[in-house]
Amino acid sequence: MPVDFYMMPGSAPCRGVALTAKALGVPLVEHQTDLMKGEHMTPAYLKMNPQHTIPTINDNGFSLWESRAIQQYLADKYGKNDDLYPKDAAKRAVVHQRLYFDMGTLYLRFGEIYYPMMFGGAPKDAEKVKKFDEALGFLDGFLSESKWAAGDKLTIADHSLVASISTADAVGHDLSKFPNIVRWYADCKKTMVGYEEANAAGAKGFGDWFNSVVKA
Ligand SMILES: N[C@@H](CCC(=O)N[C@@H](CS)C(=O)NCC(=O)O)C(=O)O
Repeated sequence: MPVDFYMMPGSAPCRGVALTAKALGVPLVEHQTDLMKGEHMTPAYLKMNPQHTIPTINDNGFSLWESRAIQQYLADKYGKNDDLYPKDAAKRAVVHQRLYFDMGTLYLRFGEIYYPMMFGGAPKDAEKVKKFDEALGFLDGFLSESKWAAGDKLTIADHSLVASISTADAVGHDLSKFPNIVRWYADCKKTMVGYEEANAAGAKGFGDWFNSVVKA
């Protein structure tokens, strides 16, 4: 059942998928896809994913992209129980809320500060920092209510969110004002299966690259 996985280790959405796969024990066959070299724009890649994003998986001929959709698919298909992705409608809805929050608010606002700095040499925009800190405050509030992002069990929402938070950490964003995030982030590092290989190493690579580009 190995699943083909088109990825780059520094990419936060790829790391969310890698953490879910580790937790499920699903072996991924990694195909490093270098965006700088245009490896995501080849006819073969576009046939698999016309939107040309990483991560993309190919599971025995079935192609899928959008990291959180991939996480949901892997958990539904390969989960031995529903701990990581609960079947109960209300619990599942909270997992979805956190995943959409991560994609549409938290990581979006992170990108609005740091991507123009990396790719366009822009200065750090204080207004955008405020908006990202507001989103971090929302997450801190969620985590003041429960041990994990979507309740008392670790779920795929934690995998997605910790990929974002560790990326913010890697570029030196100050997380110390958010005590519940700090507590949860430490729990993620301690608890998540394969945290170092699936997430920490790639986040560090991203941070090193960010610092080399921004300080150059
Ligand atoms: N929301 C998407 C974002 C995917 C995404 O934008 N990935 C970036 C790399 S981190 C990418 O593939 N960029 C190349 C492109 O869009 O052509 C997900 O979570 O999978």
